[in-house]
Amino acid sequence: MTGIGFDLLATDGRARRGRVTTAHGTIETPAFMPVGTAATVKAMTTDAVASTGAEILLGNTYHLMLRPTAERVAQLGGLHRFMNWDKPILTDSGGFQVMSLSDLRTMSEEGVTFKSHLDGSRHHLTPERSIQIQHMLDSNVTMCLDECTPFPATEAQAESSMRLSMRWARRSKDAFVERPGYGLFGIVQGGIYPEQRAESVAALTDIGFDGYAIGGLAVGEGQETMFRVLDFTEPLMVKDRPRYLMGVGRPSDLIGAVRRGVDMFDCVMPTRSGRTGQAFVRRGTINIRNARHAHDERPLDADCGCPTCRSYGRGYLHHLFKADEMLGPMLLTWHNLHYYQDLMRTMRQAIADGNFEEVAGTMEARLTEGDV
Ligand SMILES: Nc1ccc2nc(N)nc(O)c2c1
Repeated sequence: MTGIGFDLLATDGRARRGRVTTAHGTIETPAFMPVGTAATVKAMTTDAVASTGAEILLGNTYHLMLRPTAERVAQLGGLHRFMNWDKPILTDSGGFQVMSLSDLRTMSEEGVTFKSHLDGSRHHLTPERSIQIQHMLDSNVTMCLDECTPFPATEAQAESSMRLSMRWARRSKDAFVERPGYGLFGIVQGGIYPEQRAESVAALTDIGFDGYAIGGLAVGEGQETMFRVLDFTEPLMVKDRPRYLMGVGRPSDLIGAVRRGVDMFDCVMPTRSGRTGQAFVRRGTINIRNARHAHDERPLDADCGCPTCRSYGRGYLHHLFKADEMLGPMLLTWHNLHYYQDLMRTMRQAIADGNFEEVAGTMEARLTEGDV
C-alpha cells in the first residue's frame, strides 16, 4: 500500500460509508477528528479520547513548530510516541492558524512570514517547510500549505487566493516524501464561487492526492452558504478518495455535510465549548452554568452512555463549573467527544443500512426540540 488506502463500502444517496487505511490503523468514515492542537486534546488523556471511539486526531503544524518545535517532537520519537497516541494523526499545515492567531504576518509567493503569538519571534512558513515539519511530526495525513481565503471575498480575490494555494499544492506535493501508510491531502479553495471551486478541484485532481479537503468554509459564511458550496463542489470530486471538510462543525453541520458526501471532519466545538460549560445533547445544547441545572440530578443526556452521563448529575456538573473546578471541563469535554462519536457511529450504521435520510431527519428534528 503506498500512501493512504480508501475503500468506499456503501453509499445512500450522496452519503458515503468508507474506511481509510494508514500505517497506524484504519478509520471508519464518516469520521470526526478531535482537535489535539498542541499535542493534547485539551482536558483529556489519549486513553480517554480512544474510549470515546475516536480513531484519528488532529495536530497543528503552527503550534508545534513554535512550541516545542518539530525538531524536539522528532527527537522524542514523533507525535504518536510523544503524546502516547498510537492511532492515526492528521496535521493541519499551518496557514490557517497563522492567519487566525499571529499578527504582523506577510504573505508572498514564497510563503508566509509571521511573528509567534507566544513570544513574538519571527518565523517563515513555506510549502516545503510545512511538509518537512509534518514529516518530522510523523503525521499520517499531511495537509498541503494553503491560504484559507477570507470570507467575504470578491470573486477576483477568491480566484487569486485559490490560484496561490494551487501553486503551493504543487510545491507541497513535490516536497512530500512518499511512505506506505502516509499520505498527503490537497485542499480545495475558491470561496463561494462555483467556477473558482471547479478550477481548484480540477487543479488538485490533476496533481493527484491521497485525499481532498474542502477548505475556505466554516469561516463565517453560515450553514446555508456552506451547504450550497458543498452542493456544487462535491459532485466534481473523485469518489475513490476521502473528502475532508475542515473546521466543521456543530452536530447539524455534520449531519448536513455527511448527507452531501463528506467523509472526515474536525472541529474545536466539542472540546472548546465543553471547557466553557456547553454540552451537546440529542435535543440541542445545555449551558450547565445556567441556574436551572443547580438542583437537577438527571444526567446531561438520558440516552448517552459516556462516563459523565453514567455517573454524574447536572447539579454536580453545575457546581463544578460554579466552583471553577478542573473536573468540570474534563467531564463536559469527555461527554461532548463521546456524543460526537455516537453521532458519527449512528450515521455510519444508517448509511450501511440504507436508511440514512430517515435517521438523519429524526436526529435533526430532535436537535431543535431544545433541552427541558
Ligand atoms: N475552516 C477551516 C479550518 C482549517 C483550515 N485549514 C486549512 N489548512 N485550510 C483551510 O481553508 C481551513 C479552513
